[in-house]
Amino acid sequence: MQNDISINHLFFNYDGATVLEDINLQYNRTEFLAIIGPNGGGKSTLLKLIIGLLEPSLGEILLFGKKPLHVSHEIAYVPQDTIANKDFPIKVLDVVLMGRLSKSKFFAPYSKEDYTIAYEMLEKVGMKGFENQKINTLSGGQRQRVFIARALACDAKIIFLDEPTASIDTAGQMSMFQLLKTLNENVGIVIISHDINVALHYASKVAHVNKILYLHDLCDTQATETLKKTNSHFCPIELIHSRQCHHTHKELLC
Ligand SMILES: Nc1ncnc2c1ncn2[C@@H]1O[C@H](COP(=O)(O)OP(=O)(O)OP(=O)(O)O)[C@@H](O)[C@H]1O
Repeated sequence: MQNDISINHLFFNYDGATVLEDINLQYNRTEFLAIIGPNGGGKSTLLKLIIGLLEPSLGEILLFGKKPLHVSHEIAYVPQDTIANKDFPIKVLDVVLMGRLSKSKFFAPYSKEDYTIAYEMLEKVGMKGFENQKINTLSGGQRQRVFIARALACDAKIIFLDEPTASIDTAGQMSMFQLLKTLNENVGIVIISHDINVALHYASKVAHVNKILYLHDLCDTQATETLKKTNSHFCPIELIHSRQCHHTHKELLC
């Protein structure tokens, strides 16, 4: 069976500085994947590569068996909670309707179906009743829910979220992760998170992305265990948890 995301021997560098080295990862949309790791470890870079904003320096990334840019209409990206212009007077419903733009004819008015879907998605993310509220009057967590509704409205097969709980309090974080877990029954969820505990609790798969290491010749169990104990990382991406396995275990992907 073809994986929805297939990353094979991926290398990436910015101006000659290697950021990701020999990354391998297979993902299916039934999974809730959390990408974790230290600051500067390469998480955002990896996400940008997967969604086609960056090109691999070496190796390949396939989304639904194709180059990411060729299937960009089948995925959605929810950035961190940042509003470029907080005074921009756009209503919640209009934000969600934007998710329907690719489905509508250019400059054509939204259809009845577009409105029905937008209302439905707002209900799904727990934001029913906020349709006419200005986006800049919502809390960070509420805004993220609206952006998730927009992602759902465009019929994405996988939603990628960059730190969806960055500006949300602890209770809000739990409820956001629970929402994502529920949505994962119908759509793939890939998030970047800094909170390993929450990620481990809600995600079905956790990949740890770290800075580059040059230890490929140490591919034996003893060396791996030693590196784990010293809190170093043996390879740049490590699948450290998969709920689909019968036993929680650590499995290296390199
Ligand atoms: N546009 C860029 N040009 C050059 N170097 C970059 C660029 N973007 C990121 N980097 C570098 O690439 C490395 C990985 O950055 P990246 O943003 O992917 O890390 P991250 O794991 O997402 O970090 P954080 O948790 O702090 O957001 C860092 O060393 C960073 O300085």
